[in-house]
Parts: sequence; C-alpha cells; structure tokens
Amino acid sequence: MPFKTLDDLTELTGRRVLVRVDLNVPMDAGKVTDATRIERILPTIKELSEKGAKVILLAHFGRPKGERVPDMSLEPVAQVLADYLLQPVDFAEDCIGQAAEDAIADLSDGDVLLLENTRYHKGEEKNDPEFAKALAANGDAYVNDAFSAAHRAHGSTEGVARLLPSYAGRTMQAELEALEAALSTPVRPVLAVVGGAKVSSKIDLLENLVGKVDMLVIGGGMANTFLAAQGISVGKSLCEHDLADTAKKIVAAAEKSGCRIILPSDAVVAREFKANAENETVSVNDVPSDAMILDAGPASIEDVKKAISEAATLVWNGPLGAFEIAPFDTATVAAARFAATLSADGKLKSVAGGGDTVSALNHAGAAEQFTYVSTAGGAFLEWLEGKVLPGVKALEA
Ligand SMILES: Nc1ncnc2c1ncn2[C@@H]1O[C@H](COP(=O)(O)OP(=O)(O)O)[C@@H](O)[C@H]1O
Ligand SMILES: O=C(OP(=O)(O)O)[C@H](O)COP(=O)(O)O
Repeated sequence: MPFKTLDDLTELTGRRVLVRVDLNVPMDAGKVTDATRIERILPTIKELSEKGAKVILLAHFGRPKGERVPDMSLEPVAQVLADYLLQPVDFAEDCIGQAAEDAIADLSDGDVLLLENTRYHKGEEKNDPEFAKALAANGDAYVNDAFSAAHRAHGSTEGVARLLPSYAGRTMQAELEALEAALSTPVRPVLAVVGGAKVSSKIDLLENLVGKVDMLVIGGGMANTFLAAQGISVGKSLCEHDLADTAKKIVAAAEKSGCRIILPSDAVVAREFKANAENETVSVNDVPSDAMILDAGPASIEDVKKAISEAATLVWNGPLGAFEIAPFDTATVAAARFAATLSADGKLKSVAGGGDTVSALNHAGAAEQFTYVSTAGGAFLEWLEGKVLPGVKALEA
C-alpha cells in the first residue's frame, strides 16, 4: 500500500493521535440499530490505546450543514463505543477550540476521547484550511480509519492529513485490500445494484459505473428519479425531479456501453412513512398522486433475482426499499437472501457496502454469506469507478 500504516507509528506513549472514524451509524430514536461501523474501528482504537497514545476520535454524523442540530450529536454514540471497547470513552462538546483542548488536557495515556460532530462546523465540508488547522492543533499524528468517508474531501478526512504525519488505520487498510482482492479483476457478468436514499450524491457516479458493469439494477429512492425522468408520475415518493437530465444521460451512456438497466415495474405504495402503514401494490404507471413508493413490488423482485442469477459478480449499495419499516423490507430481504444463497453455493461473488445496506443485510440474516461486506457505500462505488478517493490520496501525500 502506498501509505504509512500503524506499523510505522511507534513510540506512542503520551502522544495525541487524532483518529478519523466513521460513526455515521444507523440510529432510531437515539439508539444505534447497527453497530458494524463501530465494531470495525475497534482494532485501530485498541492498538493505539494499548501502545499508550491519547486516542482522539474525529467523526461526523448526518448532514447538519454546519449547524448544531441537537439530534445529530455524537454524544449517544460515545457510550455505545465504550460498551464495545470495554473501556471508557470521554466526550467533548466541540471538535475544535476550548472544549476540545480541555478534554484533551484531561486525558491520560491510553485514554479514548470522542469529539463532537465535525459537521457542526461549516469549515468541515468546505475543507476550510483554518478549520483543518484548528483540528490539527489537537494532535501529534493523524490516522484515517474511515474508508467509508474517504470519498469526501473534508477538513477531517483530507485537510488535516496534509498538516500532520498521517497513517492509514487497520480498517482503512483492510477495506482497500479486501476490495482489491474481490473486485480488481471481477468475473463477468458483473451486476451492480444501486438503491437507497442519497440520490444526488450518488447519481453522478452511475455514468461511469455503467461503463464498468454489464447490468445495473436501480432501486429504492434512486429508481424514482429515473422513473420520473421517463415521464412516470411517482406521486409523493422520494424523488429528485431536477436530476431528470442526469438520469437520461446515464440511460444513454448505458445503452452506448451495452449495460442493461433494470428499473422497477411495480411498487408497494403507502400514504404514511411508518411501520405497517396501509399499502397496496401497483404498476409504476399507476402510483396514486397522494402516495409514495416505499418498496419494489413482486414482479420487480423477480426481475432483480433474475439479474442476480445471471451475474457472476454482484456489487450492491443502497436498499431496495424503506427496509427499516415492515413490510417495506420485503424486496431488500428477498434480494439479499437470494444473493446470499448463491454466494454460499459458490455461484456468485457478492460484495455489498454502505451504512444502511450493511444494516439491511444483517436484518435479512444474509451478511455472513456475502463474499465481502464493506462499511462503505458511496466511497465503495467511487472506488469501483476507479476514482482516486481524496481521503486515501491525502495519506499517500
Ligand atoms: N423508496 C424509498 N423511499 C424512501 N426511502 C428509501 C426508499 N428506498 C430506500 N430508502 C432508504 O434509503 C436509506 C439508505 O440509503 P443510503 O444512505 O443511500 O444507503 P447506504 O447507507 O447503504 O449507503 C434507508 O434509510 C432506506 O429507508
Ligand atoms: O454513511 C456514509 O456513506 P454511505 O451512506 O454511502 O455508506 C458515510 O458516513 C458518508 O456520509 P455522507 O454521504 O453524508 O458524506
């Protein structure tokens, strides 16, 4: 690997090590509902702590856009992390300034401190050099263990890496090695499944992706934007109408490169976004104007399964429906279990990633059978596109 790792970070006793982790974990009513991202960062934190470093964790949660949005605080995550680490995790109410400095001054060698959401500061997403400098002032070295945020050129993922001696954490290393091993020369045909809710931040990468894969299933909230671009009325569904031209461009690029796009033909719709909301299955051409698509319908599920059965390699990011609320988990669970069975039989190489996607695979009881499960969604897809991830690049520099 073209960067330094924890093997190169020696004589740590008493040194302040800033560690960028991804604690953007699925939560419901203040409770962590999937701890995969927490479990994956434990080796790095434990190793640094055991070597006597003062371990100072930097992370974001949600998209508060530079405001102190109270329900996007990382404070509840500190206790969950402590439970997994089996050691206390202190918490500071700001990631820079006096609150951070005071909390760091209180640390003994081997202690772990979590700083408040970096995205409470506008400088984080802008990668403002002054913000990066304020972060760097609190550390003697920087470790990035957040592969799943490495596609963001932000203060805590990129800017600070340029100001301190920088190293890849164990998970960063493991993710890159595992993806390289599984996907550097994928067996064809390759199927990508892209769903989920982060439409605007993921749609652009589909244009490159259709040049790399043989089939692309577009599901979840992402599918609604493509349906709307075809002139289909999606009612109150999650949909980014202003991205219709982008969607059309992607369809045209797929035609040119010979990638088959599979969109839903039917949908499960409801009028309320809640568990067990009254629902019906309709053709995508008949979505009532006051309803929203919350899952793929049975015909679409069969289409997804057919595509999976034709593939030798599956890459998947983004659930096919609002899987957190029953019964809108049906399509995601069915596809996950189908892919898991083929993988277990050695007929499919399956790689999936993303905070919510991993949670959905765990919910379906399918994660164990997948060839590899990454913590990353957007970062994983950008890596697959062949893009240089700014958070990784900064470690190389
Ligand atoms: N049709 C839909 N309408 C609204 N939300 C959806 C729909 N399909 C999927 N989702 C939501 O997408 C979210 C996950 O999207 P995303 O963050 O892009 O995935 P990941 O975290 O795996 O990268 C889930 O919370 C799920 O409820
Ligand atoms: O959850 C994340 O990405 P993912 O949903 O693509 O897996 C990362 O924490 C990045 O979050 P962001 O997409 O708000 O920059």
